[in-house]
Amino acid sequence: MPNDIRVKICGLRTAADVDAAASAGATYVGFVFFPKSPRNISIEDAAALAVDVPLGVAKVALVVNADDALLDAITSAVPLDMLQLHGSETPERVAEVKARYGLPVMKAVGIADASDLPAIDTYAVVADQLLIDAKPPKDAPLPGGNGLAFDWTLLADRKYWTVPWVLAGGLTPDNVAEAVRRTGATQVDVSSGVEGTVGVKDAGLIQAFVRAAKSPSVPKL
Ligand SMILES: O=C(O)c1ccccc1N[C@@H]1O[C@H](COP(=O)(O)O)[C@@H](O)[C@H]1O
Repeated sequence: MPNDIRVKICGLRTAADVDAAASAGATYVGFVFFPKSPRNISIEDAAALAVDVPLGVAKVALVVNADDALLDAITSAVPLDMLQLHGSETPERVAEVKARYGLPVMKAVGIADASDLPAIDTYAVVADQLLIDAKPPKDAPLPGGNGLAFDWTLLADRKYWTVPWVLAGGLTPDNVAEAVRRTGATQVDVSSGVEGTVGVKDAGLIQAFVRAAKSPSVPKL
Protein backbone atom coordinates (compact mmCIF):
# COMPACT_ATOMS: atom_id res chain seq x y z
CA MET A 1 0.00 0.00 0.00
CA PRO A 2 1.32 3.49 -0.78
CA ASN A 3 2.30 5.64 2.18
CA ASP A 4 0.36 8.80 3.02
CA ILE A 5 2.94 11.37 1.89
CA ARG A 6 1.19 14.46 0.51
CA VAL A 7 2.60 15.86 -2.70
CA LYS A 8 2.37 19.38 -4.09
CA ILE A 9 3.09 19.92 -7.76
CA CYS A 10 3.90 23.58 -8.30
CA GLY A 11 3.97 25.80 -11.36
CA LEU A 12 1.08 24.32 -13.35
CA ARG A 13 0.10 26.23 -16.47
CA THR A 14 -2.15 24.01 -18.57
CA ALA A 15 -5.19 21.77 -18.20
CA ALA A 16 -2.95 18.82 -19.06
CA ASP A 17 -0.67 19.75 -16.13
CA VAL A 18 -3.64 19.81 -13.75
CA ASP A 19 -4.87 16.50 -15.08
CA ALA A 20 -1.41 14.92 -14.75
CA ALA A 21 -0.99 16.13 -11.17
CA ALA A 22 -4.48 15.15 -10.04
CA SER A 23 -4.47 11.75 -11.70
CA ALA A 24 -1.01 10.98 -10.28
CA GLY A 25 -2.40 11.58 -6.77
CA ALA A 26 -1.16 15.05 -5.86
CA THR A 27 -2.78 16.63 -2.79
CA TYR A 28 -1.95 20.21 -3.79
CA VAL A 29 -1.48 22.02 -7.10
CA GLY A 30 0.35 25.34 -7.24
CA PHE A 31 -0.08 28.34 -9.53
CA VAL A 32 2.81 30.81 -9.69
CA PHE A 33 1.92 34.51 -9.84
CA PHE A 34 5.40 35.95 -10.29
CA PRO A 35 6.19 37.53 -13.65
CA LYS A 36 9.92 36.72 -13.50
CA SER A 37 9.19 32.99 -13.27
CA PRO A 38 9.01 30.80 -16.37
CA ARG A 39 5.99 29.26 -14.61
CA ASN A 40 4.12 32.54 -14.23
CA ILE A 41 0.42 32.27 -15.02
CA SER A 42 -2.09 35.05 -15.59
CA ILE A 43 -4.93 35.46 -13.13
CA GLU A 44 -7.39 34.81 -15.95
CA ASP A 45 -5.71 31.53 -16.98
CA ALA A 46 -5.40 30.35 -13.39
CA ALA A 47 -9.09 31.07 -12.78
CA ALA A 48 -9.99 28.94 -15.79
CA LEU A 49 -7.73 26.07 -14.69
CA ALA A 50 -8.85 26.18 -11.07
CA VAL A 51 -12.44 25.28 -11.86
CA ASP A 52 -11.26 21.98 -13.31
CA VAL A 53 -9.16 20.96 -10.33
CA PRO A 54 -10.92 17.95 -8.81
CA LEU A 55 -12.48 18.21 -5.36
CA GLY A 56 -10.01 17.07 -2.76
CA VAL A 57 -7.01 18.61 -4.52
CA ALA A 58 -6.06 21.90 -2.89
CA LYS A 59 -5.34 24.92 -5.08
CA VAL A 60 -2.40 27.03 -3.90
CA ALA A 61 -1.44 30.48 -5.17
CA LEU A 62 2.30 31.17 -4.93
CA VAL A 63 3.26 34.85 -4.66
CA VAL A 64 6.50 36.69 -3.91
CA ASN A 65 6.25 39.82 -1.74
CA ALA A 66 2.81 40.51 -3.21
CA ASP A 67 1.00 43.67 -2.21
CA ASP A 68 -2.68 43.79 -1.32
CA ALA A 69 -3.67 44.92 -4.81
CA LEU A 70 -2.21 41.79 -6.40
CA LEU A 71 -3.59 39.52 -3.69
CA ASP A 72 -7.01 41.17 -3.99
CA ALA A 73 -7.00 40.51 -7.73
CA ILE A 74 -5.89 36.89 -7.38
CA THR A 75 -8.21 35.95 -4.55
CA SER A 76 -11.25 37.59 -6.08
CA ALA A 77 -10.83 35.73 -9.39
CA VAL A 78 -9.33 32.35 -8.50
CA PRO A 79 -11.03 29.90 -6.13
CA LEU A 80 -8.19 29.04 -3.77
CA ASP A 81 -7.50 26.83 -0.78
CA MET A 82 -4.18 28.31 0.32
CA LEU A 83 -1.72 31.14 -0.24
CA GLN A 84 2.02 30.40 -0.45
CA LEU A 85 4.23 33.36 0.43
CA HIS A 86 7.62 32.73 -1.16
CA GLY A 87 9.43 36.03 -0.75
CA SER A 88 10.89 37.92 2.19
CA GLU A 89 7.52 38.52 3.84
CA THR A 90 7.89 39.32 7.55
CA PRO A 91 5.99 37.41 10.25
CA GLU A 92 3.80 40.52 10.58
CA ARG A 93 2.97 40.44 6.88
CA VAL A 94 2.13 36.72 7.09
CA ALA A 95 -0.32 37.46 9.91
CA GLU A 96 -1.79 40.37 7.96
CA VAL A 97 -2.34 38.25 4.82
CA LYS A 98 -3.96 35.50 6.86
CA ALA A 99 -6.37 37.94 8.49
CA ARG A 100 -7.20 39.88 5.32
CA TYR A 101 -7.94 36.91 3.04
CA GLY A 102 -9.14 34.26 5.48
CA LEU A 103 -7.13 31.60 3.68
CA PRO A 104 -4.51 29.31 5.21
CA VAL A 105 -1.03 30.68 4.57
CA MET A 106 2.06 28.60 3.85
CA LYS A 107 5.31 30.52 4.38
CA ALA A 108 8.46 29.46 2.54
CA VAL A 109 11.64 29.51 4.61
CA GLY A 110 15.00 29.21 2.85
CA ILE A 111 17.70 27.04 4.37
CA ALA A 112 21.40 27.13 3.48
CA ASP A 113 22.96 26.26 6.83
CA ALA A 114 22.15 25.88 10.51
CA SER A 115 21.96 29.64 11.03
CA ASP A 116 18.77 29.68 8.94
CA LEU A 117 16.92 27.20 11.15
CA PRO A 118 15.60 29.63 13.81
CA ALA A 119 13.46 31.32 11.13
CA ILE A 120 11.41 28.14 10.94
CA ASP A 121 10.35 28.57 14.58
CA THR A 122 9.64 32.25 14.03
CA TYR A 123 7.26 31.62 11.15
CA ALA A 124 5.70 28.54 12.79
CA VAL A 125 3.97 30.93 15.19
CA VAL A 126 2.10 32.82 12.46
CA ALA A 127 1.81 30.54 9.41
CA ASP A 128 -0.58 27.61 8.95
CA GLN A 129 2.08 25.61 7.15
CA LEU A 130 5.79 26.00 6.44
CA LEU A 131 7.55 25.19 3.19
CA ILE A 132 11.19 24.47 3.87
CA ASP A 133 13.17 25.14 0.71
CA ALA A 134 16.77 25.71 -0.32
CA LYS A 135 17.84 29.31 0.27
CA PRO A 136 18.55 30.75 -3.16
CA PRO A 137 22.12 31.97 -3.69
CA LYS A 138 22.46 35.73 -4.24
CA ASP A 139 22.83 35.32 -8.01
CA ALA A 140 19.90 32.89 -8.37
CA PRO A 141 17.36 34.00 -10.96
CA LEU A 142 14.38 33.28 -8.70
CA PRO A 143 13.60 33.10 -4.97
CA GLY A 144 12.51 29.48 -5.54
CA GLY A 145 11.99 27.00 -8.33
CA ASN A 146 15.72 26.81 -9.05
CA GLY A 147 16.07 23.05 -8.65
CA LEU A 148 18.48 23.49 -5.74
CA ALA A 149 18.48 21.14 -2.77
CA PHE A 150 19.83 21.91 0.70
CA ASP A 151 21.58 19.69 3.21
CA TRP A 152 18.69 17.54 4.42
CA THR A 153 20.65 16.39 7.48
CA LEU A 154 20.07 19.89 8.90
CA LEU A 155 16.46 18.83 9.53
CA ALA A 156 17.34 15.47 11.04
CA ASP A 157 16.51 16.36 14.65
CA ARG A 158 14.25 19.28 13.96
CA LYS A 159 11.21 17.86 12.28
CA TYR A 160 8.65 18.47 15.01
CA TRP A 161 7.38 21.96 14.44
CA THR A 162 3.99 23.04 15.74
CA VAL A 163 2.51 23.35 12.24
CA PRO A 164 2.59 21.02 9.24
CA TRP A 165 5.57 21.49 6.96
CA VAL A 166 6.50 20.67 3.39
CA LEU A 167 9.96 19.74 2.13
CA ALA A 168 10.98 21.46 -1.12
CA GLY A 169 14.04 22.34 -3.14
CA GLY A 170 15.67 20.30 -5.89
CA LEU A 171 13.43 17.30 -5.42
CA THR A 172 13.14 14.86 -8.34
CA PRO A 173 11.66 11.43 -8.96
CA ASP A 174 15.16 10.05 -8.28
CA ASN A 175 15.85 11.70 -4.93
CA VAL A 176 12.45 12.26 -3.29
CA ALA A 177 12.35 8.89 -1.52
CA GLU A 178 15.79 9.51 -0.04
CA ALA A 179 14.79 13.06 0.96
CA VAL A 180 11.75 11.71 2.81
CA ARG A 181 13.87 9.08 4.54
CA ARG A 182 16.46 11.65 5.62
CA THR A 183 14.07 14.32 6.88
CA GLY A 184 10.93 12.51 8.01
CA ALA A 185 8.90 14.85 5.80
CA THR A 186 5.26 13.91 5.37
CA GLN A 187 4.69 16.49 2.62
CA VAL A 188 6.87 17.32 -0.40
CA ASP A 189 6.75 19.98 -3.10
CA VAL A 190 8.33 19.99 -6.54
CA SER A 191 8.50 22.31 -9.50
CA SER A 192 11.53 22.10 -11.80
CA GLY A 193 12.16 18.42 -11.00
CA VAL A 194 9.07 17.40 -12.96
CA GLU A 195 9.82 19.47 -16.06
CA GLY A 196 11.24 18.29 -19.37
CA THR A 197 12.30 21.82 -20.29
CA VAL A 198 12.29 24.85 -18.00
CA GLY A 199 8.73 25.88 -17.20
CA VAL A 200 7.10 22.98 -19.06
CA LYS A 201 5.73 20.17 -16.93
CA ASP A 202 6.15 16.53 -18.01
CA ALA A 203 3.25 14.22 -17.16
CA GLY A 204 5.53 11.17 -16.99
CA LEU A 205 7.86 12.88 -14.52
CA ILE A 206 4.90 14.04 -12.41
CA GLN A 207 3.64 10.48 -12.23
CA ALA A 208 7.12 9.12 -11.44
CA PHE A 209 7.60 11.75 -8.72
CA VAL A 210 4.32 11.01 -6.95
CA ARG A 211 4.91 7.28 -7.21
CA ALA A 212 8.42 7.60 -5.77
CA ALA A 213 7.26 9.90 -2.95
CA LYS A 214 4.45 7.54 -2.02
CA SER A 215 6.57 4.45 -2.40
CA PRO A 216 5.81 2.04 0.44
CA SER A 217 9.53 1.36 0.76
CA VAL A 218 10.25 4.72 2.41
CA PRO A 219 10.89 3.82 6.06
CA LYS A 220 12.09 6.80 8.11
CA LEU A 221 15.73 6.68 9.15
O1 LIG B 1 8.59 27.66 -9.33
C1 LIG B 1 8.88 28.87 -9.46
O2 LIG B 1 9.08 29.38 -10.57
C2 LIG B 1 9.03 29.72 -8.24
C3 LIG B 1 9.22 31.07 -8.42
C4 LIG B 1 9.37 31.90 -7.33
C5 LIG B 1 9.31 31.38 -6.06
C6 LIG B 1 9.12 30.02 -5.86
C7 LIG B 1 8.99 29.16 -6.94
N1 LIG B 1 8.79 27.80 -6.78
C8 LIG B 1 8.76 27.13 -5.52
O3 LIG B 1 10.07 26.73 -5.16
C9 LIG B 1 10.06 25.39 -4.70
C10 LIG B 1 11.31 24.67 -5.10
O4 LIG B 1 11.37 24.55 -6.52
P1 LIG B 1 12.20 23.39 -7.24
O5 LIG B 1 11.41 22.11 -7.04
O6 LIG B 1 13.53 23.35 -6.60
O7 LIG B 1 12.24 23.80 -8.67
C11 LIG B 1 8.87 24.75 -5.37
O8 LIG B 1 8.44 23.73 -4.59
C12 LIG B 1 7.91 25.87 -5.56
O9 LIG B 1 6.96 25.89 -4.50
